[in-house]
Amino acid sequence: MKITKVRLGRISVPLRVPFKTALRQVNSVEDIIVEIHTDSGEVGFGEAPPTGVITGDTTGAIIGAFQDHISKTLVGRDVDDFEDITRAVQDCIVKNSSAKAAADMALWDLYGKKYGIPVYKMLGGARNKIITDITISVNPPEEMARDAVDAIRRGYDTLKVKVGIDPSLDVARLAAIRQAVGPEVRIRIDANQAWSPKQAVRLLNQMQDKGLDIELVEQPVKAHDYEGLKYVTERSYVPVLADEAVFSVEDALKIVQMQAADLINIKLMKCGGLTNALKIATLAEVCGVECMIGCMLEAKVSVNAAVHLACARKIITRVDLDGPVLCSEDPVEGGAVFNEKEITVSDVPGLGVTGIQGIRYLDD
Ligand SMILES: C[C@H](N)C(=O)N[C@@H](CCC(=O)O)C(=O)O
Ligand SMILES: [Mg+2]
Repeated sequence: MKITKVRLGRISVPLRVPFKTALRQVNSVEDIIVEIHTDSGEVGFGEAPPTGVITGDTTGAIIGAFQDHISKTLVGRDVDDFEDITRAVQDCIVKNSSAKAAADMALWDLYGKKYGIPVYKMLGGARNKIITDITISVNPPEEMARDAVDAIRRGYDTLKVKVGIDPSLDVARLAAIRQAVGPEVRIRIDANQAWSPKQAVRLLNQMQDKGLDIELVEQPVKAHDYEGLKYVTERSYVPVLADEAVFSVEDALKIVQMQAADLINIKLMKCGGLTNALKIATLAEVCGVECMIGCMLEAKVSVNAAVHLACARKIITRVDLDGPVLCSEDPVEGGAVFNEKEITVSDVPGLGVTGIQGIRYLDD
């Protein structure tokens, strides 16, 4: 199965409501779609979101990474040289983790198709269903409480609550949500780097003292501040999950060695795809560190690839794959079935995506 062509396109998918974090506000998913074509007629699908505030990847940079580096590296290669070509994708350009993730997942898709195996079975095959949380955007406390109640009505039992815009409101935000949804709902929070280490400890321990029962806090401090993250982990009653602090396998190793966080959030867009995500999951498993699998604001092509990893490995104990359910429509045919919180992986060979509606191809 030889690679003949790499085709790029764009999709736009409106969100149900604006997505707001301490880092950005967006109203739609605006992603790059990647198709890797082969001489057997099989096509591998990938997707890359331009999450500049987290990965540094912009739409233009993703397109440029393919046009100037990744596509040239792939065309003419045989999918059976799988280890070499997945390595070549990582080595042909530094950084650009979202473009690499899109290429890497499309290669896994083709490899699974070639051998007739769904990717989650190739990676471990632990289960075929997972349960995702849903994100509550950061807003005034009353609005967040209303959004939380709506999410519970939709059937979600775990909320990922964004905080960090005007941190003086953060305890009130969580108090309003807890009061509105009751004691049974699991609440995790994500500060997206907004707090200082001391502020984080103070706010988290206030939440603890008020009995708000927070499951975990995601990335309380700046991504680069490993000492600060460790400071919070050592002093907060709420477990700490490293998100923006962990892009690579090396980052994960450092976090584990420093005991800077209790948990690690794996995202394909930070680490460059399934190949490296699997390495992080294995490292975490060896060290006994549970993982979350997360996503950026992405449509179902790339989130579907993350579903395969989540279904493959039990060390992934928490799932934040709500990109598709935050969207008001789903242009993706095939792949995982999202029934609100319950996600069922596809048993079709490869990743299971069969087509995407509304692609605006760059070469048309
Ligand atoms: C969408 C997901 N629930 C999420 O919150 N992901 C990121 C932020 C992604 C983005 O800004 O696109 C996270 O920080 O966990
Ligand atoms: Mg996060």
